[in-house]
Amino acid sequence: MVKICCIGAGYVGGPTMAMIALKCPDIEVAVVDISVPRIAAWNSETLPIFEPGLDEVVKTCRGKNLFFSTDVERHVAEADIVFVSVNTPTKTRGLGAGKAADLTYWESAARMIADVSKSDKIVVEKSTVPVKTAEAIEKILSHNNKGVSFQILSNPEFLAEGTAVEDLKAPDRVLIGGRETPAGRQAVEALKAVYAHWVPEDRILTTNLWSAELSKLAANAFLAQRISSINAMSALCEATGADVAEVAYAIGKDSRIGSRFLNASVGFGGSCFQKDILNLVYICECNGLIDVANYWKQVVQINDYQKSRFVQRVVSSMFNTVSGKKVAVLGFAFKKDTGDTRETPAIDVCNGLLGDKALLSIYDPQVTEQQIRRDLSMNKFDWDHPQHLQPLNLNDSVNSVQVVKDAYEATKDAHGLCILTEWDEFRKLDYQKIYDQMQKPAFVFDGRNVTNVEELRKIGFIVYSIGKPLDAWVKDLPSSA
Ligand SMILES: NC(=O)C1=CN([C@@H]2O[C@H](COP(=O)(O)OP(=O)(O)OC[C@H]3O[C@@H](n4cnc5c(N)ncnc54)[C@H](O)[C@@H]3O)[C@@H](O)[C@H]2O)C=CC1
Ligand SMILES: O=C(O)[C@H]1O[C@H](OP(=O)(O)OP(=O)(O)OC[C@H]2O[C@@H](n3ccc(=O)[nH]c3=O)[C@H](O)[C@@H]2O)[C@H](O)[C@@H](O)[C@@H]1O
Repeated sequence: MVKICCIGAGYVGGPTMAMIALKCPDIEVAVVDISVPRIAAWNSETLPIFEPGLDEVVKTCRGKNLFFSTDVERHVAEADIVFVSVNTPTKTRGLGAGKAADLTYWESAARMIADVSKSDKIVVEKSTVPVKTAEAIEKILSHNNKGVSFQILSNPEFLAEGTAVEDLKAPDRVLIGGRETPAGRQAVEALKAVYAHWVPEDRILTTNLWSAELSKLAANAFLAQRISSINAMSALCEATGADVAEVAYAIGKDSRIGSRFLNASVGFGGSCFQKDILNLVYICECNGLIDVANYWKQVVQINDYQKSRFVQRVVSSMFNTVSGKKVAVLGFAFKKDTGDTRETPAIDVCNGLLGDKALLSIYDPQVTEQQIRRDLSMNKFDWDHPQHLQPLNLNDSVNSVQVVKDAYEATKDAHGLCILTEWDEFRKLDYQKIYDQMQKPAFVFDGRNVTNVEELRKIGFIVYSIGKPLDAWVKDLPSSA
């Protein structure tokens, strides 16, 4: 029986390995992690991540051919194929700080693999890593002195959170990069055979190592660039009276552009877009490609602009101050159908409003109060370390934040309401009831375009919705400081 071990039981390691176990009953899969609570949660009734459909997949295989364990070394030693899916945060200090990937966790995993291995292994990069990481990992692995040989493959993951199970069941493509040597090709074939249990062969792409590593960064950069492009247009729509949803629909009808991923928003979030683009920028700079680096940097800059533009709209609309005013925040996760808050635009928007001394009342159906308080206190990039290693200093402004159990409680007596995540339930709220219990004038700031602006205006709200024709009240106010 082929044995697979995956180091890192996170948003990628957990679901991808569960899918391999489900589709390959002849393979034994162990997912290991240094985090004891995380592994305990994977072995419990309440999984550590919320992902539609995942409970069922895990419960079907757990204890049969899928195991979660903290016994990292034993499972690595026994495995034929070792996936590494650990954190690759942005460096906060030293060379490349604020841009380059911090490979500390990867390096320690590689050193441990080298130390404990007694049989040949295929080592698979599942984490998103800078181009040429495989070369560095090979160097570390080659220090194993027990005559063990390692083949390193790049097999980046393209799943999106909230749709991970569907993405893994029917991926657009699986990408495998390997060395162009007989042993390298053999390793590629071995991994291909795993995916071939359920992925059609024409969707399994094989390339050299560097193409696979770079394709992952390029895919995220292209996706994020589409969002920054439509968000840049949203500012122009507000200035001209165009409607960004109509513009997106019109351009998306061109089959060369395509209709997906053109929803204007308060900004993209998530653990990877910003981190991977900054990493790409750093690689370009290291290769002397300054113009290329600056091009990609703009994607992140427009995203920051979009978030601060939103805060300015809120503050300027509410008579230039939100100090002491209750503002309801609906949605904190970085997108719907996930409890993940990593790099969520809600953090920057909430911190912007707290900076102006707003009294925030936050509701999200999947994010805990503890998580929200941690996020609002965390330094930039600290979130991307294993949770037990994250520094935690709750700051004072977070004391004025209330976290509540539903949208009606959040909006009671509020002056304004900000929608920051596109949860389906926010489309169906009783906005008349909300209006009746809010202070007047009552403001709605829809950062996800989930509300019907005309209906809200009929109720009596003053409404700002990203990229939509402006309310007469908002139109006459400055759009940026
Ligand atoms: N979250 C996502 O949707 C996607 C993430 N990625 C990439 O996958 C990688 C992992 O991301 P996530 O799963 O989201 O991160 P995560 O933070 O959810 O999981 C990483 C896990 O690795 C563990 N870990 C760190 N060092 C370890 C070590 N030496 N030994 C054992 N366990 C260790 C941590 O405790 C943590 O549980 C990152 O490189 C990310 O860029 C790629 C595609 C999608
Ligand atoms: O490498 C990764 O981590 C993953 O990053 C993204 O997946 P994810 O971040 O989970 O979610 P997306 O659906 O891509 O959304 C990212 C952000 O963009 C925002 N978004 C997305 C689409 C859109 O049209 N508008 C928009 O503002 C979302 O609300 C969210 O904040 C990619 O879609 C995955 O292919 C990739 O594997």
